[in-house]
Amino acid sequence: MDQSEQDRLRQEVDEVLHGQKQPEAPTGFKQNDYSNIRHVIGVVSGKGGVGKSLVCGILAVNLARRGARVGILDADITGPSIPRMVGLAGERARGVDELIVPNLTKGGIKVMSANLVLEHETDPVLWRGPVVAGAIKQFWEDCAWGELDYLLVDMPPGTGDVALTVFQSLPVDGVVIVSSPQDLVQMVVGKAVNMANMMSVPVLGLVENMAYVECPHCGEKIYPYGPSRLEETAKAFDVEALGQLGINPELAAACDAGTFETGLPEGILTEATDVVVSTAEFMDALRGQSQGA
Ligand SMILES: Nc1ncnc2c1ncn2[C@@H]1O[C@H](COP(=O)(O)OP(=O)(O)OP(=O)(O)O)[C@@H](O)[C@H]1O
Repeated sequence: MDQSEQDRLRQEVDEVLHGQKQPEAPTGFKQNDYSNIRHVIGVVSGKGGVGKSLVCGILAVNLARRGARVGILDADITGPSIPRMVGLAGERARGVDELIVPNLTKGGIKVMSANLVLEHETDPVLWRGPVVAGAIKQFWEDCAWGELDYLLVDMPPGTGDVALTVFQSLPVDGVVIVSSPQDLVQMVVGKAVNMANMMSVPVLGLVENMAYVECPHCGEKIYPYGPSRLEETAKAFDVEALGQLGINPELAAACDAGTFETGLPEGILTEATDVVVSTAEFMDALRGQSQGA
């Protein structure tokens, strides 16, 4: 690199670091002619392993049971857990011409995930950020989703560059944030809220997972991590509290067995599902207005 190139590069870095110039954002992913997706809802968490995929699955099943056409884009490329959960373990996605066709669950939910394109479910995905983001782009642009009322996106965990790219590139109507009781104490959830705010994506609310254990004999709820901080944290970040999930061994077993979709009891995360639906209705009304204007 000669001196003038070095100077130019230094100047560019200076401009970015001093806020005079914003780093270039990735351009939005484009929808293909074989997809008509009305609403994209992201499910995010401040860090991994808090039950983001589980909440994504619950919302998808609840919406499908209400008669909506639902898809799940598993953007958790390096830790995909959706296919096994919904009984698609070992299945492969089909390709037709240049397009990938999502797999269908028994209940009619369309799913696209890295696990449906890897040769073996246990193959590790040793890809760097840009390659992972490229895979997500393919799941959006090269997938024939058909008509969908909701595409739920199981976002990459945390607030790293891949999560950021997805936020910037997909037309996300809103996100549901999932947290563990410890996240609420440590304010990890604040990172997810702030990321959404910085990306101008509405936060639909906060779900606390694994908040309690229910005694199988008397039904009493025991809070092993102390009293819930859900309401307090939601208030602190000015978002809605959308409900709690207890540690539920039957649900975990159903996820492992792939019977989650049929086995999910009614009445779980009803409020969160209601908020997704009302957000979609609100967005429809807004878009209807702007189309008519
Ligand atoms: N409320 C719960 N009760 C019992 N098991 C749970 C509960 N929530 C999550 N689990 C189990 O914990 C494990 C991790 O959950 P999940 O895959 O949903 O987390 P995640 O946040 O998506 O993780 P990552 O983003 O790191 O992939 C799974 O085996 C899941 O079945």
